[in-house]
Amino acid sequence: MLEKILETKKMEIAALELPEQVDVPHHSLYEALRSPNRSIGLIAEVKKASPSKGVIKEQFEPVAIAKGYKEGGADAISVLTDVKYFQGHCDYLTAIKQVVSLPVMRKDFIIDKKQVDETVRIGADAMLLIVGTVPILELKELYEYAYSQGLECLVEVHAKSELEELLASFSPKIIGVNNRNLKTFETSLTQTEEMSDLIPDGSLFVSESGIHSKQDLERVGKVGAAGVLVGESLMRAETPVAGISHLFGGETIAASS
Ligand SMILES: O=C(O)c1ccccc1NCC(=O)[C@H](O)[C@H](O)COP(=O)(O)O
Repeated sequence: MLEKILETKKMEIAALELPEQVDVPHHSLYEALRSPNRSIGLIAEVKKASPSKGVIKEQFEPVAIAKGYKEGGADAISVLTDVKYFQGHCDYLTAIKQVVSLPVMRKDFIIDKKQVDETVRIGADAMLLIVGTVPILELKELYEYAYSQGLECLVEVHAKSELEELLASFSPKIIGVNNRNLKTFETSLTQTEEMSDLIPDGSLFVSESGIHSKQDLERVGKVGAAGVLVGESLMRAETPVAGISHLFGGETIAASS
């Protein structure tokens, strides 16, 4: 699946025309995860569809969903911008940035500097980089280029070998362990548990995918995750607020936030 997605990306990049720069206030993903509203940071994802589940939300209103995430106490928002496989769009991210005062991450398959420029122009605060999509030294260059442009990165791994390869090259400020196997699409929190010991003390650790309950949050929190990235279970909830409340088992927001 990843190969297929990357082939599509290469074609899109060849045809990419950069949009006008939007003027929006910025918020740090790193800082939001360092002082989360609850016991663990929540990056709540705006996700209409996925290759593994097809359409998740028929009545999809990205701005209303993001406003609901803010109301429910999410620390940050992730927006899928891939059109073909996730039915996302860059315009959704810009529209959300214009009205919701939370850090917003672009979740896409970013393999080229031109996409980093696009990510800056659409107003994102952060973007995803995935180990294995480009050679590790190119990933490092994209990471450094992104930070030089004021964009933070969540650097994602799917396997212990990828994490080792990453850390042999550089230590990102935010590392995500994705619990989804991209061949079978199955998710297992064992991924997070097995890789947690390798995450450097200086990096924030985010557990991604397949998180549905308070028990799941506790499981990944126990091995040091500072945050979680949750899409499907929130998108399938009656409302974003209800989804977050269910996820945290009624845990309230800290008084200081
Ligand atoms: O979600 C998929 O089916 C998928 C397939 C192939 C590559 C990536 C995919 N998902 C991207 C993500 O990492 C998730 O959207 C994100 O971590 C949230 O996961 P979930 O809470 O399980 O929706």
